[in-house]
Amino acid sequence: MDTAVILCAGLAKRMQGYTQYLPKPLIRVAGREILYRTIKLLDSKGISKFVLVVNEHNREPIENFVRRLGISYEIVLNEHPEKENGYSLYLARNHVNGRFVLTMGDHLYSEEFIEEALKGEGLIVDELALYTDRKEATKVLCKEGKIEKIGKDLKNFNGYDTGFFILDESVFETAERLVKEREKVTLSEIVKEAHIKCTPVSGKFWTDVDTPEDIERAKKALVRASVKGTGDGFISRHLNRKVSLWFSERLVDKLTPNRATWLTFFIGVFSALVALLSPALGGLLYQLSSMLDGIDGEIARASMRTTRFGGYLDSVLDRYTDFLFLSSLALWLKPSQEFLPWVLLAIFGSLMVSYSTERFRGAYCEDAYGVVKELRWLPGKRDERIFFIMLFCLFGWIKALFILLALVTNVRVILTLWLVWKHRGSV
Ligand SMILES: O=P(O)(O)O[C@H]1[C@@H](O)[C@@H](OP(=O)(O)O[C@@H]2[C@@H](O)[C@H](O)[C@@H](O)[C@H](O)[C@@H]2O)[C@H](O)[C@@H](O)[C@@H]1O
Ligand SMILES: Nc1ccn([C@@H]2O[C@H](COP(=O)(O)O)[C@@H](O)[C@H]2O)c(=O)n1
Ligand SMILES: [Mg+2]
Repeated sequence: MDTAVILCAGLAKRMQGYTQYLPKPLIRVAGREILYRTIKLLDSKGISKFVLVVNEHNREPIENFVRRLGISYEIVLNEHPEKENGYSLYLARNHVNGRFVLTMGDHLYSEEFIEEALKGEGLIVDELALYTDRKEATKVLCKEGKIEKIGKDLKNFNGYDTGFFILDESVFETAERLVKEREKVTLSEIVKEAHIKCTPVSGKFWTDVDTPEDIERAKKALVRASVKGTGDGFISRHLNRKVSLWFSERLVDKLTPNRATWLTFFIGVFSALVALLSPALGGLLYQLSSMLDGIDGEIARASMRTTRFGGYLDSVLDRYTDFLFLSSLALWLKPSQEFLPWVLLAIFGSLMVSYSTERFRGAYCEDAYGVVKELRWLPGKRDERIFFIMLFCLFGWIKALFILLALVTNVRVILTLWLVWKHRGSV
């Protein structure tokens, strides 16, 4: 299966204020156009040809947009969008061979949803519809794996129409018959009459974007789903991400990931300068910079703008922030010669925690936390270090802080070495 048909000929009557300038498939949600997300995700799963059914009003902007994506596409003009979306499917009949994906130009899907859906047959049905307006969604009654009933007003139903189908060209026989018989033909009528199968894919992110409220809800869901899978420490998981996500929801359409990285770096540098005069105040700012350091990755993942350079920049700048802050604390402390080794070990150890896990990626081309799962439970990740640095600064326990940091970070690195050695056969 290498072709996807995307229906974009709808008139978007309920998107007042938006579509007078922009066709609904080109509306940006969490930093990316709806159509971009669908095409890029399907492209990444092996779909190599896209058939876009458009209307005369949105044909030009959509074709100009898709042309820039560097994909193989065909445009099918629907001159009668008032004939409903079943007619749009019918018009695609000469553009597909064999099995094909059918989806809607105003629906958003997560990668996990698409991965599961592509394994299915017929209409992909969600029994939960956690992320969409269930009142507005099209309901489906499936019986013995086939569509028994489908419609917005069903009272007795066991799933929701996700707008995602895996079909074959036999569906066009039913489409052609209904188009000849009726003035208007909906997709629901075609799939019901064609006795299309149902495949359940439940609980994964997908949503229909019909109203401005849908855009806001989808943006929030996409940002919240953008938290990093592995690599976050305890403090990040239970405190910092709550703060960074609040900002990311509001900044995802306004700030690029790299600008967010530089912004949090400068806040970190500022915290180091303040620590020269007041470790307590500097520690609070350092923790703030740590909490905000999640924004760049969240924006990057939510808007499908992660880059290798961005990840590299984020990590390198974090090292400078950590070095500058601990050096400021040392300058404030004015340690004796005898205490200097603790200071040096604490700074070196903090940098080595990152080096020991990121060098793993360089050596094995794998994420250390994905392969050596025990690493996830070792204390000493950056979010945890910074939180405890803040606490010790607030209490003025600077010498104790350097001793604790020196011990925790270097013991963690030694344990990391041992764990990687233990797993050396499995990478
Ligand atoms: O010392 P570690 O923890 O290994 O340092 C890692 C850290 O710099 C990562 O930065 P990232 O932006 O991905 O992680 C944020 C933390 O820096 C913040 O402290 C935390 O509050 C926030 O939630 C994020 O977890 C780098 O990507 C890694 O390369 C680096 O090893
Ligand atoms: N400018 C950036 C910054 C980060 N990334 C990606 O995010 C990851 C870090 O995630 P956090 O939520 O912990 O900040 C980083 O490894 C990159 O994959 C990016 O692409 N661009
Ligand atoms: Mg970051």
